[in-house]
Amino acid sequence: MNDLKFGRQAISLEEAQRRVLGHVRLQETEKVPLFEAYGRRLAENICAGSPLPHFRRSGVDGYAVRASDTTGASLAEAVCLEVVETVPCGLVPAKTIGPGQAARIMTGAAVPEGADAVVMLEMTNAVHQETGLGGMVAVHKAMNPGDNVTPVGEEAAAGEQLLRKGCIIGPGEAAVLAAFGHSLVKVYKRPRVAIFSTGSELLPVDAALAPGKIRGSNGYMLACQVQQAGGVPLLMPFLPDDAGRVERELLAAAEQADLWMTTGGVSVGDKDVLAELFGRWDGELLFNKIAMRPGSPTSVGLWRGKPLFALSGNPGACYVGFELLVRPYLRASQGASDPLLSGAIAVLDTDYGKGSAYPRYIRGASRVEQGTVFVRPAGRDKSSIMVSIKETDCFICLPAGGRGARRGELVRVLTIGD
Ligand SMILES: Nc1nc2c(c(=O)[nH]1)N[C@H]1C(S)=C(S)[C@@H](COP(=O)(O)OP(=O)(O)OC[C@H]3O[C@@H](n4cnc5c(N)ncnc54)[C@H](O)[C@@H]3O)O[C@H]1N2
Ligand code: MOO
Ligand SMILES: [Mg+2]
Repeated sequence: MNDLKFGRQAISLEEAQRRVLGHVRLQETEKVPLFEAYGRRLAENICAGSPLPHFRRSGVDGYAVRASDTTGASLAEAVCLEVVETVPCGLVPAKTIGPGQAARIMTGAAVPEGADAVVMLEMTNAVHQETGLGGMVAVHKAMNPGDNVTPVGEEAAAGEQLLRKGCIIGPGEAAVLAAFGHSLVKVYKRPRVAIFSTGSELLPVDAALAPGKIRGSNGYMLACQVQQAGGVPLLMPFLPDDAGRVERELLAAAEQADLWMTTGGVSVGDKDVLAELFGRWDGELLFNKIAMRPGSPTSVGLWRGKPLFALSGNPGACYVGFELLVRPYLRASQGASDPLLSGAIAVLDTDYGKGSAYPRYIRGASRVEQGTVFVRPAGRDKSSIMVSIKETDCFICLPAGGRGARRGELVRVLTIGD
């Protein structure tokens, strides 16, 4: 009844995500030094500028030989070859290996022309002679062509695409970028997110508790979530339950932020100021109710070309609202091709007795035992409960209706974090 009175039409989470992702504004790009690129999202595809490796490389310390010269060699029987030079790493071999010849070579050095295998040092004996240039080596192993030689392009052919636009730069990506000479990396600018906590009951962290008041915790929680998602949190001063003031402060922050996020004031209370603002603003409301628990009053709109995510004040609902809607938006705005949380199947580790008219996203804690993922609620699952968020690493998704789920049932889970 209330929902009709307040003009609220619940849509599915999938539809809400589709609407949010349909309005993503891709971030501008910037170039950053490779050393500072960790955790950023790449803004261009990276292809191999040359084959990797770009020269035939020895995989061991030993002797570069012609495999055909070593036929019949064994621990008991040696083949003696003339050593014509030594090839350390970083230098180019000067000689071509002819029949009956070998070159001393180090791991990672360029294999000389003519040689097609490298014998490990342990399978040889250097024979020092009074005469001759490099002496002789006794080889105790019969080699096949290609043994211990890394061919040109074994890891990557020239032109091969190695990194995709939108990927997160981690250790492996940084190594690829370094190997192909990208000292400056083109990445998406971090989205700046203005975080407003609304509620006249909110006290700053350093204030003493007072009757009816609480210390605002959502802003700090959201600031961490924004950073995890690659964004820059702008923690704005708390706002009182005054819709006019909220409107003014949001607009005043528009210049410095790529999107707004608010917490609190989205339900149907007398002082639910975001709901009031949506009733009289000049923005476009994408939705103001989602068929999900918690976070059903989560609302999203577009205002002056920017999205405004109005999350619930209840900490559990606020957390879920960020993960299911804001994180995908932030990922997509930094070029992610697959921005939604990834799903998996897990075994429920305990009975969960609460059915719901809406699909439920329960804060879950998972563990792996003998290759199977088990999951259980991270704590009591009330949207007002905050202390269980710290144990949460996934959401347990239960469909609408029914009586919850039983221990041992397979359930769908969504993994949190990038
Ligand atoms: N008559 C109805 N009442 C409620 C409904 C409804 O449909 N009809 N929905 C309930 C649901 S579901 C939720 S969720 C909450 C949503 O509330 P709001 O988003 O309007 O949030 P507030 O009313 O401002 O606060 C709720 C709760 O959270 C605390 N809070 C707020 N901000 C913070 C903060 N920054 N840090 C920590 N805690 C915060 C606040 O003190 C309240 O206790 O509405 C239900 N009611
Ligand atoms: O939907 Mo509210 O977020 O359940 O408590
Ligand atoms: Mg409220």
